[in-house]
Amino acid sequence: MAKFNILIAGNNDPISSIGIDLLKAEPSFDVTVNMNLKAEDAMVEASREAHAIIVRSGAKVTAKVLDAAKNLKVVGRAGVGVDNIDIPYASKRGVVVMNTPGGNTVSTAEHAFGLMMSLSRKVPQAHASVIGGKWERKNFQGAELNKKTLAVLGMGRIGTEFAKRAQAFGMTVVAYDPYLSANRAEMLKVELRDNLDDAVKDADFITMHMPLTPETKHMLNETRLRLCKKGVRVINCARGGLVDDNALAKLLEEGHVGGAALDVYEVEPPPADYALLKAPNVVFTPHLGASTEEAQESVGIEIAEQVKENLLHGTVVNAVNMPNVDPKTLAEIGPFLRFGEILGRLISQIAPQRAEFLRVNYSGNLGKMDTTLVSRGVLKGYLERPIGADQVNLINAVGTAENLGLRFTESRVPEPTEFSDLIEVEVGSGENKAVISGSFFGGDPRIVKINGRRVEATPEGTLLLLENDDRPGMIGAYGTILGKHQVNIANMSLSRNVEGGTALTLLTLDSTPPQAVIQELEKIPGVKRVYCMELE
Ligand SMILES: NC(=O)c1ccc[n+]([C@@H]2O[C@H](COP(=O)([O-])OP(=O)(O)OC[C@H]3O[C@@H](n4cnc5c(N)ncnc54)[C@H](O)[C@@H]3O)[C@@H](O)[C@H]2O)c1
Ligand SMILES: O=C(O)[C@H](O)COP(=O)(O)O
Repeated sequence: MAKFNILIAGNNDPISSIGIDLLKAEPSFDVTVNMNLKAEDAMVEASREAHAIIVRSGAKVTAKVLDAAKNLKVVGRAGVGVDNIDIPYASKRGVVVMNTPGGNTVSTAEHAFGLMMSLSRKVPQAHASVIGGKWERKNFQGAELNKKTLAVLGMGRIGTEFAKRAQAFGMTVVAYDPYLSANRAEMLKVELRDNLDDAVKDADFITMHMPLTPETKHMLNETRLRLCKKGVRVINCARGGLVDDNALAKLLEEGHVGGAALDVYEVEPPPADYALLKAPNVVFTPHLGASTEEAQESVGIEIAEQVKENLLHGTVVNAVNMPNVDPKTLAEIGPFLRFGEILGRLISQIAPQRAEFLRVNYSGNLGKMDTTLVSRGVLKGYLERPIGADQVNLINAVGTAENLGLRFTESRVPEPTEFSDLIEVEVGSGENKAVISGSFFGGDPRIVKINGRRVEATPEGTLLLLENDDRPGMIGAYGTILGKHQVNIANMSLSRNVEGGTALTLLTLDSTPPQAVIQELEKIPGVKRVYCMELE
């Protein structure tokens, strides 16, 4: 039985023991837990034998780690943010990266809401004062949330939960999220603003709930903070870097920003001389949004299940770098996926050089299915020869094609052609292209057309495609040469445009003829082209 090594890696940020136990119960898994992996070198050493690595936000899965972990198949993130994992490099290496969206939503929304309440009523400062033996009631006058305006930036899972709680507290909620539909905003009873400046300028409180991307970095910078009402309070429980921490510290000192509550920082942990640590009216927590028993149990179990199913059955759930494939879909598309790869491999051997496009067109039953992965299979099969079979996989195939300038598209129509299922692959540039079509006869794959000509061949062995003048004696000439070299013909399919025109002969061979035999075939008078196509 194949053994899989699973590394639960952390930097003092443990994963739920229920999740770990679930993995340990699987006889084919060898589970190692190491929570002292702050340094990259330590992470590299710990990862060498791993087939799967599971992390929270503390341990970093860098390119160096991904390179060292030669057996790695999957990285699981017990949580939402995947900014501690080098996703582009993982994709390049063919490693699936999965997270567990949703498992910590309520905990994080509650924490962010708690921070807003602590901020508005100065709870931490008042607490410290009482602990210090003081009774300074007049210093800690706060503000009600009732009737205040809240701007929620990022109305995804956590932003939505936050907004619901704010509405229950009598706040008016405006939202900014370029991906939120007007219908959804109406359903959530929030005022949707198209423009970020419009969303923040009248707000008494601003809360951030989106990922850190080049687009969202320093979304709240000095200019935008100055645009806000004097006394505005800012809550960030999403990602450090969404707010420019230095600008925030400056405006807090000036009193333009009335307060800030932060769970996340541009640098974590913030160094002792971090300007914000000395700013007035701030509430800090050390990235605790998801740190509840409930959230940890939920994301710990979810990621353990996802990684287990991936290693054992190839199931892909909540992947951030490839389409999801649940067991039902996998069972459904499995045969098409394998056939797609074969069609890709075949067409790579007859397509024009320096192709500019690869199109996969589905019709009939296949046109009704989610064939995203099948198309990736076609692309993988096509790229394997030029790129190297161990370099290209279902995860990096699209990126690899883009790098080569190969335009990859797919189309689907539910109406059947003369076949109930058809996959058609076209590769070329301009009008110069090759086309191979495949179908299924009683569940078995068949190549049914080549360059628009009807043929019929089972995709097995070696295929020899010959284009010749349609005239007597051609088949005999092929058979004689192949027979002389002990190459057995298993199957033959003939097709011609018109009598005496051009004919296509597709032979299935039991062995691959040497190059010298191909050259001999090419020399037969009337032969225009010979392609020897290997399936493996
Ligand atoms: N502090 C913590 O411990 C903690 C815990 C969980 C999640 N998080 C972080 O909170 C954030 C939100 O998590 P989620 O589960 O709600 O994610 P989500 O994907 O459900 O929501 C993110 C939302 O941000 C929106 N968005 C994307 N780009 C935007 C832009 N330029 N402007 C405005 N909105 C934009 C998206 O449309 C989406 O609706 C993530 O960054 C996650 O890592 C932090
Ligand atoms: O993105 C997340 O899920 C949060 O930042 C929580 O991270 P943690 O699980 O490492 O606390």
